[in-house]
Amino acid sequence: MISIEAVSKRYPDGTVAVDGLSLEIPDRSITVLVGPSGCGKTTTLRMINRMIELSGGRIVIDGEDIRQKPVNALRRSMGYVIQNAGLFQHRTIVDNIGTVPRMLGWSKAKARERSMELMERVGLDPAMAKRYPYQLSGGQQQRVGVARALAADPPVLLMDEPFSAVDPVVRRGLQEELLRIQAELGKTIVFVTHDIDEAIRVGDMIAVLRTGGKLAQYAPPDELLSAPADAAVEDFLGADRGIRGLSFFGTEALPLEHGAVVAVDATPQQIAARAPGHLPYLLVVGVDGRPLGWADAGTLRATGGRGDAAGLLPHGQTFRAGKDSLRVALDCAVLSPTGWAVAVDGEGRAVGVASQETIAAAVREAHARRGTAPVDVGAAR
Ligand SMILES: Nc1ncnc2c1ncn2[C@@H]1O[C@H](COP(=O)(O)OP(=O)(O)OP(=O)(O)O)[C@@H](O)[C@H]1O
Repeated sequence: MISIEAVSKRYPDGTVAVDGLSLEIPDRSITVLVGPSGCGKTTTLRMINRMIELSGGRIVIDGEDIRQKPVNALRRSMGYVIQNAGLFQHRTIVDNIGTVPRMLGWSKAKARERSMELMERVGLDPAMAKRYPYQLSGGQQQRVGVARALAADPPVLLMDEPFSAVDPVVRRGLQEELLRIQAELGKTIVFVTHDIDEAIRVGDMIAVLRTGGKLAQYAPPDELLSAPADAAVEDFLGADRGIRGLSFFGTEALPLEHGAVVAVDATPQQIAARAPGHLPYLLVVGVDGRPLGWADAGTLRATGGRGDAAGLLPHGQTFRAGKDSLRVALDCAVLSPTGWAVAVDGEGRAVGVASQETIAAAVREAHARRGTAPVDVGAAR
């Protein structure tokens, strides 16, 4: 655990970058420092590896004050990733990644072996090993930056706006890659960003800082979205926080209407026996169980299954029951021509449908279960 205890930083010109900041950063998880430009995120991160010295307070890692440790040993226990990767331009990719192992005295062959293993881990084609950084895209260079930081297997990873310089699609890929690597390696990661969506996507815990280096709120992402501490945090979170918060609620408990799913070759009798009478539409599925489209329930009852998909309303996007979030399910329902979302299993077979009303009720129940009933901070202003 990294314990930041009443830490302050005043620069020689009098600027107070960080002011009495206290945070407990849990092991083997991703803690994000987020906040507007100039709020002291980078200063805080760099105080953890002593690239910047504290003016007040202390930082304790696993019970030991960082000032008691030799600075080289401290930095060796921490990988460091920065925006634009900061690679050595005159060194090949394999040599860039092997920088720290070589400094630690590893043989060339062993460092190279480790570099190749890490290239694979961060999703880089080993054929790129002999290239130079300028021969890689920005996203690939960032992957090299992550691999280099992991080379000596440090328990802690400090990441300062690591994905800010790449376009949104590449950025999303890098975020997913980071989460995948983290699930395998379980590092203690401190991640700086000014992008709240990135914070919500990658963070297990999020510290929102405000200008002057003060802590505004420290909470897991779902709690931040459902209960911002004050109006400033709410503004920083931006629009749609209620909808965004649904990403953290699963669909395991969402009640599905199973009887609304009707086989394409069903007889009127089979439909009457199976499909609840109150539904205006029924979902027609093929012999393989995959959805074909929505049919008017009255017509289908009278004529039996369609025999083919002609004349059916499109079934729209589907969600994986129990796997996707309530946000995905709600999105399916909102976009569906019938207002009902189609739930499928792992093989894409329809297992039931859910209305917007059912999903809204599930959202209320999920909030009640977690004790995170949405707070209207506007009312408290
Ligand atoms: N060496 C320095 N001397 C004086 N002031 C500094 C120095 N470095 C940073 N600052 C100031 O300290 C404050 C915090 O800077 P810091 O870089 O930590 O913010 P940040 O939240 O990381 O910002 P950004 O998101 O823009 O990178 C800012 O007001 C900045 O101008």
